[in-house]
Order: sequence, then C-alpha cells, then structure tokens
Amino acid sequence: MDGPESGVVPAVESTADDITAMRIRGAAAIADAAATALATQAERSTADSPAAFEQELRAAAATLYETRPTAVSLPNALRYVLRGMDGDTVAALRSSTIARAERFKRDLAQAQDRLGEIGSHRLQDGDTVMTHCHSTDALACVEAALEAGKDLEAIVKETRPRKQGHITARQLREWDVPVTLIADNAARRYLDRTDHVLVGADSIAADGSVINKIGTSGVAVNARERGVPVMVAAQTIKLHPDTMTGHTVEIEMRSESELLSDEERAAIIDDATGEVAEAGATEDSNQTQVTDSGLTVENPAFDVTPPRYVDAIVTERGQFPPESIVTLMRELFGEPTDDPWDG
Ligand SMILES: O=C(COP(=O)(O)O)[C@H](O)[C@H](O)COP(=O)(O)O
Repeated sequence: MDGPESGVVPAVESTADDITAMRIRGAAAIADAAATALATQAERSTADSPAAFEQELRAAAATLYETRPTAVSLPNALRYVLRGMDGDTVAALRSSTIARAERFKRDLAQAQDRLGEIGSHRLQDGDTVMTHCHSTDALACVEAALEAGKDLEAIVKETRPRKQGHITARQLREWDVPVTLIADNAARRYLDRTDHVLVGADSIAADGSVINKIGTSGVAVNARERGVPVMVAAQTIKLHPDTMTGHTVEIEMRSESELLSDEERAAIIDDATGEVAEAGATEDSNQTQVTDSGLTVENPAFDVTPPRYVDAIVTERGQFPPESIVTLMRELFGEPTDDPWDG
C-alpha cells in the first residue's frame, strides 16, 4: 500500500523518486539516503498506536526497496534500521528508529574511511589507477593514499550511458590528481599504462562475484590478460547475504531512452526499412518494450564479474581474496535474512 493511506510521508516518496531517477545514485549514497528517509518517516509519523507506527515504517521501507534492485546496500540498510525499531509506545519506537538510522549513517561513513585506509596500502607512490563508474568506496582508497603523500594518476573510463566517469574525474581533479578520461572502448589499450583497476561494487555474492556497473567485467577480464590487478573497494554493506542460499542478484534493466533518442530510433528504422517508424514504443515503466519495429534496445545497468578476475575485495574489515568473502559474510549476517517490510 502506497500513498497517504499507508502513512508514508512525502519525504520518503521523494527520496524513492530520487533513487529511481538516479538523482541519488551509487550503492553507499543510496543506503545513506534510505536510512535518512526512514528516520524522517519516524520523525514525521502521525501514527496513534505502536502497531500503526511499525506498519508505516514497513510501508516506507517497502517504498524505498522497490526503487532499484541491484545494490544490496539498500535492503541491508532498511533491515538494519527496522531491526532497531524498539519500544512499547510510539515515542519509544520513534526515538529508537531515529537513533538506529543515525548510527547506521555514522557507521557507513566510518566504514568507508577505514576501507579507504586499508585499500590505500595497495597503491604505491607513482601508480596509475583505472576507474570505472563513480564509486565513493573506490575513491576513499585514492583519497587515503593521497593523504599518505603518494602521487597517483588516474585513467577514468567515461562509463556510458550515464557517464558517471565525469563525476569521478571531477572529484579526482578536485584532489589535483592528473586525469585521463577515455571512452569505455579504449580501456584495453590504456591497461598498458595502468597499475591497478580500481572499482566499487553494488553487491558481492557469496562466491566472490562482484556485481558492479555494466562494463566492469569486461575491463576485469582484459586486466587479467594484461596482468593488471583488479581491486574492488566494497564496504561490508555491499555483501549480499541472500546469495549464501543460492539467491541470484537481479540486474537492473534501465530505459531505452538512456541509449537512444526518439530521433535516433526513427533514423535507424527509416534507414532499415525506408519507412517512418511506427509509434511502437510503450513507456509505461523503466523498460521500454518495442515490439513492432524489429528494433529492441536493451540497457542493463550492471554486470557480474566472476571471482577469478578479481584480485582483492577491500572492506573495512580487511582485504579478502574473493573466494573467501563468504566467511566474512557468514560472520556478519549469520543465517539467511528475512525482509521485515514483507507482510
Ligand atoms: O556501479 C556503481 C553505481 O551505479 P549507479 O550509478 O547506476 O548507481 C558504483 O560502482 C557502486 O554503486 C559503488 O558505489 P559506492 O562505492 O559509492 O557505493
């Protein structure tokens, strides 16, 4: 149930919209925004009974959960905050939920700093890193290395179609790191000049597979061929507990419009058939289905890099070969998790 009758406050709906539209993006930022939204829900709730308050919080969590499917930091954040909701009165539930959300946000920031420090030890003075997409965890490693007095250079993959590489480039230039921005297709050529491929993650599966921005697996495979180590910076909030029991990570498919404008589509169909394209697109959701023109556009947002192409997963708890990440996952998450916003 959504809307006013569910008691979900407009600020939560607006955060959910921002995540869906990628105005808030990146796994860590999404988790942080989700925790903030639950705190806001708790603060502004007008529920008149503990049961109604809990129901509202679960509805708010469900609204946030439905936004994007791949970054496990989102459900991990929602579960963490909801599990801290404790008390026999609305006032007690409110304050425990807000305190829990604040703790989550504090821990998230601290974990990133700690991860950065650990990851920075892999980077030597004078190294060149190649980045893909924009990852705050990956950049934390660069920042810590710079703070330790190391000079680094960066080769920044543009990261089509959304060009998150520009965000990375801007941050690196703010830190005065020399940046070479390249088209994604040029990555293999530039691996000759690269000492580390450094990426983040949206989810890490129990077998050590890394789910990250589409194109990560390609650069990782090429890096292995060239002998360039691949380092994945991922706080433990990116570990996907459900994969311990065989659950697979859903890869988000995004809109055709990120790849192809209406004019470009018309030009392709015109060229191919000599006819003007029929209005065959139905845009009722993120995924555009085009059935009658013969042109299908697919836009997966993420891909899966098998563990054999990853040298190290750097977390705030230390560095791990991907194959051993399941041990940390068991320690942190224990038994398979439930979704408290379900039912
Ligand atoms: O793939 C992306 C972002 O994809 P999108 O732009 O589609 O959200 C990032 O590499 C991870 O989310 C890690 O980011 P962080 O380290 O900041 O959590």
